[in-house]
Amino acid sequence: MTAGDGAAPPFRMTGGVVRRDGREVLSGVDLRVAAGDVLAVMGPNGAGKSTLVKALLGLVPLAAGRTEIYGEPPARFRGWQRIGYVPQRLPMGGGVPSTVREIVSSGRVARRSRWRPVLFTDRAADRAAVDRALEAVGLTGRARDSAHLLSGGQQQRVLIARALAGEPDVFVMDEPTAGVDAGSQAALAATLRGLAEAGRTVVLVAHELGPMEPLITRTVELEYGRIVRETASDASNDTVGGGTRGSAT
Ligand SMILES: Nc1ncnc2c1ncn2[C@@H]1O[C@H](COP(=O)(O)OP(=O)(O)OP(=O)(O)O)[C@@H](O)[C@H]1O
Repeated sequence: MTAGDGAAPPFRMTGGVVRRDGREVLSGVDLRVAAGDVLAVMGPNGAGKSTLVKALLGLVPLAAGRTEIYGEPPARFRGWQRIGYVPQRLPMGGGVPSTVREIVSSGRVARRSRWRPVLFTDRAADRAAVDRALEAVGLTGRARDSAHLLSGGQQQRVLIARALAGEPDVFVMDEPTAGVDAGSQAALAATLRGLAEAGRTVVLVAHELGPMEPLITRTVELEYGRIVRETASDASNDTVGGGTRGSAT
């Protein structure tokens, strides 16, 4: 068994510091995300929420401290099929525009083994997972459309579907409801409820929780790159764990 297996939690950051343009935007963050947590990362604009989740994923380097994914530093971590990341917006490449289905299908890539040929049964499983993900976000009818022609809220749903298609253990979602209408927010909350009930781990950056609030088991609030408050609630069985949830101000 390696350090990446067993009891290591999905994420563990100790004394995490990130500097941007010579300025500290994350200052000594300690955060452990346990399997099954549905963690909300809240705080005002510029508090460092996106930077924190990118640092957890190894997408921005730490200037000091340490962070691990399932017990491995991000550079050594190899289990990327276990992680689904929903970034704030769809990165727009300069090449041929991708269809919704192509982008959602790319969520399956990390599941492929380089050492094994792709079998007919793999392709069928991929198609079924992509179909389910499109259905979950209500984009089945837009599968053949160019993603760059969709509204911002629809593009957000494409990114959520890409993560769902990978069937990961952990979802990291950076403001998945920004610019998304109320109906789609409720649909996302229903999807998250299913993931939480299936024991998936969710890290959710949000300004407001809206219909997702009852699903949240822990909240951390960031200000000026520091965790200033941490509250716990047990959303799964209604017993209050480490106190009541405070509302972000
Ligand atoms: N690439 C970058 N270069 C320089 N500064 C950056 C960069 N990315 C973020 N920052 C700065 O780091 C700080 C934290 O930004 P971050 O995006 O993590 O905050 P946030 O809490 O996610 O904000 P928002 O809610 O507006 O998305 C901000 O002051 C921001 O200007």
